[in-house]
This record gives sequence, structure tokens and C-alpha cells, in this order.
Amino acid sequence: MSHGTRSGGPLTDGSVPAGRHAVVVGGGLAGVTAALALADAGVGVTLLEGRPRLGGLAFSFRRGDLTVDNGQHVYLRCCTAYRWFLERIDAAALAPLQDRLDVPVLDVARPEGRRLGRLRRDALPVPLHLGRSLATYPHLSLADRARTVRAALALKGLDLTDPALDTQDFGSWLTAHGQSARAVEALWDLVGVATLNAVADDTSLSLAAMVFKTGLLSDPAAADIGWARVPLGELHDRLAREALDSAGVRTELRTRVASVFADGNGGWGVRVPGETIHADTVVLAVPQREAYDLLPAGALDAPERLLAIGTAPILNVHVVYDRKVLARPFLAALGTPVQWVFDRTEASGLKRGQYLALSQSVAQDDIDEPVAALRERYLPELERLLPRTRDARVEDFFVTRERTATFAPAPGVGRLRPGARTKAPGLYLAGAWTATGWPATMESAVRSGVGAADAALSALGRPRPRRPFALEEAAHSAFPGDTSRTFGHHPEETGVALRGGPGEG
Ligand SMILES: Cc1cc2nc3c(=O)[nH]c(=O)nc-3n(C[C@H](O)[C@H](O)[C@H](O)COP(=O)(O)OP(=O)(O)OC[C@H]3O[C@@H](n4cnc5c(N)ncnc54)[C@H](O)[C@@H]3O)c2cc1C
Repeated sequence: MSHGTRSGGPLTDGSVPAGRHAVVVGGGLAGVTAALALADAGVGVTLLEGRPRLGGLAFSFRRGDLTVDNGQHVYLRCCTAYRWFLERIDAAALAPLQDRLDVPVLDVARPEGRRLGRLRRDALPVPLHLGRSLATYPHLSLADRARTVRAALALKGLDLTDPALDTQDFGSWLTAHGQSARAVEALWDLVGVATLNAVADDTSLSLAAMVFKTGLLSDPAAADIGWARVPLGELHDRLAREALDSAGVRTELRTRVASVFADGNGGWGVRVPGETIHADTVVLAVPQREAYDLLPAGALDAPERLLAIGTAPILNVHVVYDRKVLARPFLAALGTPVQWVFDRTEASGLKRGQYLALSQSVAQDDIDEPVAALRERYLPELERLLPRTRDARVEDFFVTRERTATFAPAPGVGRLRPGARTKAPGLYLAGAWTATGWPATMESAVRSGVGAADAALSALGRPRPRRPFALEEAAHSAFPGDTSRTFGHHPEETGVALRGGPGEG
């Protein structure tokens, strides 16, 4: 960037009208969303990202001829905000959803040998849509299956607006509702570990109930799984950048923000190396620790709470075989340290053989292990899981480590997560870790970006869209009284004019 002092926004002639400049700090999904939402509403936006790419925690890199994702990412049909985001950047076709939820679950630790089960849905109303699948799920005893249905119905009855839920842990609740250790392993943690990045004992009942209610007990199609058939960078970096460019957002990569300060004229100064950018609105869409460092004094009542939000690691183990060893696009595993295995061959550009990525959540035990130790641990496990690997040659083996992949969804985390508004006028927070009601997901990141943009537009007095943005309705139905959310206050005031949003037409 050049040196000097200037206003944010598209700086072609420096004549952007006052009251319409926003700087968004952080080019992850939250920041890109906030920038798009503000620009779509007519605000001049500068997006500042410290790294040489957009996409934050969901990105790709090159390794020889392969394009590798730092971690396998999936989303569900109920992720309405992330689905909007995909549409907005013209990428929905590149990350399609299953027609119907169908998860192969392979147990390799049964005395009688390997056994494949499936979690899938029928076209029946909730909760019958899962009835047949649960009734025939071979990884649970008959008694466990019956008790699972009873617990699911009890979960469905929980009031997500009850703050007491966040003080309890999901594991104790499951035990109190008759769930055996096996039911937790083969069902509740199978889903929960992948979506929450914590085992039931370490998870807030509030967040767990939100995930299971929204994903499995709201709409029959809610848990249909979607994932990118191209590298994540194609979506979150290249196509996001194209959308930002055509919306008129000025995007600066490799531009790390050093501080944010009140400029004395009712606006904000944003310091980057060699320069200060002035703006009326600043959205901090950075991780919680960085937000803590950048927040001016007095912007939050208890900023130290941000530092109390824990983090949790995810490890991805990448193995390239010289031949095809897995016939399905993905599977979940039981009775082995391997959790979920995805076929990445096509997305990575591999021309010969097969490339598998093992997505290992709750990876505290593995995250600092040397590659050699991980190789020794996981290759034999893959031989147990996928017999065809026994004759295959390993062409490449490497790992990607994300030590702070998500915030830890521990009991009590709910009261630590701030909303989009701060006490400082014109300064907003976004990020998957803010108070969206969702665990640390792409959905939470996009929702937070919409929430921050919405709060900013409301304060700027920007015209509201005729129709409330559909996310608002979706959020209300999931969290009817969640006052920590930052979508607007009343229907005609809510939502951001997001092009291509499902409520438009
Ligand atoms: C391995 C892995 C697997 C995952 N799997 C899934 C999944 O299957 N499904 C799912 O929904 N979610 C998944 N997630 C979570 C999901 O990726 C995140 O929740 C989401 O991407 C967070 O987006 P964000 O914008 O809130 O934050 P981030 O992605 O952290 O973005 C913050 C950005 O701010 C930038 N920044 C920080 N400080 C500054 C500064 N001072 N100046 C300028 N820029 C700055 C950072 O460089 C970064 O780009 C996974 C995450 C990981 C790591």
C-alpha cells in the first residue's frame, strides 16, 4: 500500500460521500460477507487482510501438482447463510448438497468383523425421516436405538433460549437421558465431534441442542450434506475476490492492521504499515484474540472475556495412494482413531491414484505429533478400514495442522461470545466465534458478517430492504429469543439487501 492518510472506500477520486466508508478487517468468510453485504447496500468498502489470500481458516495451497485444502469442510442444507454466500459468489454449483442425507458408517472393531451401517433419511416428516435408518442402524443395540429416539425427542423439547442450557454439558445430559457410552460413541459423538469439535462431555448443552435440533430435528432435509468439489480456495479466495471486485470493494491483501483508534471526528482510523485509513464504520472480522488486541479501550464492557474463549484443534491427514482404495466420496469410522475419510482426488487435480483426507477433530492428542508418528499411527488404521490400501503404494503422506481451528464449545462459552455491536459507535465485531448461536462453522462466520453489516447499516441510516433478509427468519425460528444475536430489531428494519438472497424475487 502507498504511504499517507486517506479515507476508506473505493478511492478512485476521493469523493466518496461522508457516512459511507467502511473498513472491514479480516478476509475470512465473516469479513468477506460483511464487505459484500455493505457494498451491496451502497457503502464504499475497503477490506484488509493480513495474509496473501482470502478465505481465512478455509483455504487451499499447492503441494507439487496437488491443490490441497487445509482441512476438509462440509456444510448442511440448514446452513442457509453459507448457502446464500455460495450463491452470492456464484459458487453454489461447485459445492452441491447430497439429494438426501446419507452417511456410510463403518465399524472396524466388532468381534464379528467390519460392519457398514448408514445414517440416512427418508422423505417423511420429522422425526420419522430418520426412523427407518435408526431402526436398522447396526452399530447400536435394539435397546440403545429405542433410548436414542427418546433422547432425541427430549432434545427436541429443549428451549434454546433458556440460558441454563449453556451451563450444562451435553455428556451429562445424555447420561441422564439413558444414553450408553456406546450410543454416545456411535451416534451422538459421531455427529457432534465433527460439527462441534468437542466430545459430548466437553460441549455446552446449548450448542449441542442447537446443532441436533437444527440439523436433525427441524426439517427432514436439514442435514443433507454439501461439500466443495473444487479446492476451497477456488470458492473462498478466487470467486469471493471476483464478487468483491465487481461489488466495488477495494481489497488489500498482505495488509495487517496494527491498530484501530477513534479519529476524534466521530470516525475511525485504521493503521496499516505506512498508512492510516479513515472510515465511519469498522468491522473487526478477525479471531477473538486479534479482536481483543485491536479493540479500543471501552469498546466492550469486559473485553477479557474474549481471551476466555478457548480454542480447539483439527488435524487433517492426507494420503495419496497409487490406486483407488475407497469407492465412496466419504465415510465415517468407528472403532479406530480415524474419524471421517474423504476422497479428494478430483478436487485436488490428482490424475492417477486416489487422494484421501482424514478429518480428525478434537485433535488435542495428535496436533503436535511428528509426521512420522502420525504416519505410523494412521496408515495401519487405514489398512483396517479400507482393505484395498494393503496392496496399494503410498505415494505421498502429509498433514495439515490447525491448532486454533474453532472456538471450544465448552459449557459457559455462550456468555463469553459478544454480539456484533460494541459500545463504540461505528465499530462492529464479526467472526464465527461471535454470538450467532452456531458453533464455529462457515455458517456462523457468514451469519456474523451479515449481522455486523446489518448493525452498521442500521446505524448509518442506510435504506432497509423492502423484505427482511431470509436469514433473519431462519435465525428466529432456530433461536426465537436469542437477544445476543445481532440481526435487526424489528421486521422492517432487519436484514441486509443481499443480492440473490432466498427472500428476494
Ligand atoms: C481444519 C478445519 C476444518 C473445518 N471444518 C469445517 C467444516 O467442515 N464445516 C464448517 O462449517 N466449518 C469448518 N471449520 C470452521 C470454519 O473454517 C471457520 O469457522 C470459519 O472459516 C471462520 O471464518 P471467520 O471469518 O470467522 O474467521 P477466520 O477464517 O479466522 O478469518 C479471520 C481473518 O482475519 C485475518 N486477520 C487476523 N488479524 C488480522 C489483522 N490484524 N489485520 C488483517 N487481517 C487479519 C486472518 O488472516 C483471517 O484471514 C473448519 C476449520 C478448520 C480450520
